[in-house]
Amino acid sequence: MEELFATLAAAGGPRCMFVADPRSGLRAIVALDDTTLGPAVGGVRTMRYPSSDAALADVLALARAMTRKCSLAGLDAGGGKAVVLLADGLDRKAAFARLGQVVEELGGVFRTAGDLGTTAADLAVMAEHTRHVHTDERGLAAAVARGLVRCIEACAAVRGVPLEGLSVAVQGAGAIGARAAEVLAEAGLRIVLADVDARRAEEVARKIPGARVTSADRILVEDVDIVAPCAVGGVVTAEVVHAMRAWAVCGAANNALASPEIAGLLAARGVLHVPDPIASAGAVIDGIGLSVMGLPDRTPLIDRLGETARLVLDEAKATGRTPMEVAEARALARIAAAKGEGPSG
Ligand SMILES: NC(=O)c1ccc[n+]([C@@H]2O[C@H](COP(=O)([O-])OP(=O)(O)OC[C@H]3O[C@@H](n4cnc5c(N)ncnc54)[C@H](O)[C@@H]3O)[C@@H](O)[C@H]2O)c1
Repeated sequence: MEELFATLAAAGGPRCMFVADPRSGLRAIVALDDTTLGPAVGGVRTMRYPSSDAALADVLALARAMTRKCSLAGLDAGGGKAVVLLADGLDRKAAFARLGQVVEELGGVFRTAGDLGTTAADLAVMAEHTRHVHTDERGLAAAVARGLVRCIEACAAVRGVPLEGLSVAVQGAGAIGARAAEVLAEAGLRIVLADVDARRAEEVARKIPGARVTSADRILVEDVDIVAPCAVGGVVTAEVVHAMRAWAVCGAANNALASPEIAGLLAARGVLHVPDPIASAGAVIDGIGLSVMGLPDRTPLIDRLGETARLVLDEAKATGRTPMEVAEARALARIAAAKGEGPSG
């Protein structure tokens, strides 16, 4: 228990709810990172974790990233996240029903949607028990893809090259990766795609003219202009940066960098990096823009992600800080201002 309190204190004081439901086998953690700007929002991740400590570390890091994402996007929302620890014998339907009840009991302070490993069927079950889950996965994926294109446009502008004809390596052919690949192809980019489930990558690539599939272990070091991690986090490691041939990293996977130091390695190699709290924010803008802020049209806020990416890349270049540091400072300045602690960033 002491260790748990120490972990939470080190993470800046998020609040956590641990759920163990013996009937369904559900083991889940809901983390609320910050609610200064509004309700804590973040998707449900369903994953087989090596340990419950690993699940806790993941949910805390993801909730923290959501706080930054919402702040940078100008949303009236803070950061949260839920993880479901996948295990043999889990009664999936009963487990997501229970999770839906828990989210409902939280009374709207936590708003959720899909994320890695959580299916449309899981979300549909949750929605039978809570009003605070967004189930339009296709709409959210389209919103992420739109924001990603704007951010890749910003990379091209900073590099001084036209968008059309650039090549992009998309890692992951799930809900987000598949839609991102389609939309990037429509914007005139050439697509290389990979997924650990090779059949899934082939299936998505078949629908995209000129798209090529490569192996999952080569995708980030392909000879392309841009790499777009759209699968799991922690994939951009020091080894990947050294072997990388792309001049930009801009993807929707949350926490794509394996550690904060990787941002410095990318900068040292001259690789442009759009932090994922900006590049992946389309979904949360779409969901929260409607349900919390009542915005009938969220596209202007999604399109603004491109301007934010450009500002962050320019400021990073001018100051010698990494784009991640610049983004973090901007996100925290808005929260501090809302708390009356300082000028708005
Ligand atoms: N769903 C959303 O609304 C949303 C919004 C913003 C960001 N994201 C982030 O986007 C990423 C993808 O989410 P999703 O909803 O598409 O998940 P998903 O479960 O639908 O798809 C993930 C895909 O990645 C593949 N994959 C896993 N590890 C891989 C690897 N090492 N290399 C290649 N492929 C791999 C899986 O086989 C799967 O096809 C996650 O990091 C998620 O946090 C999701």
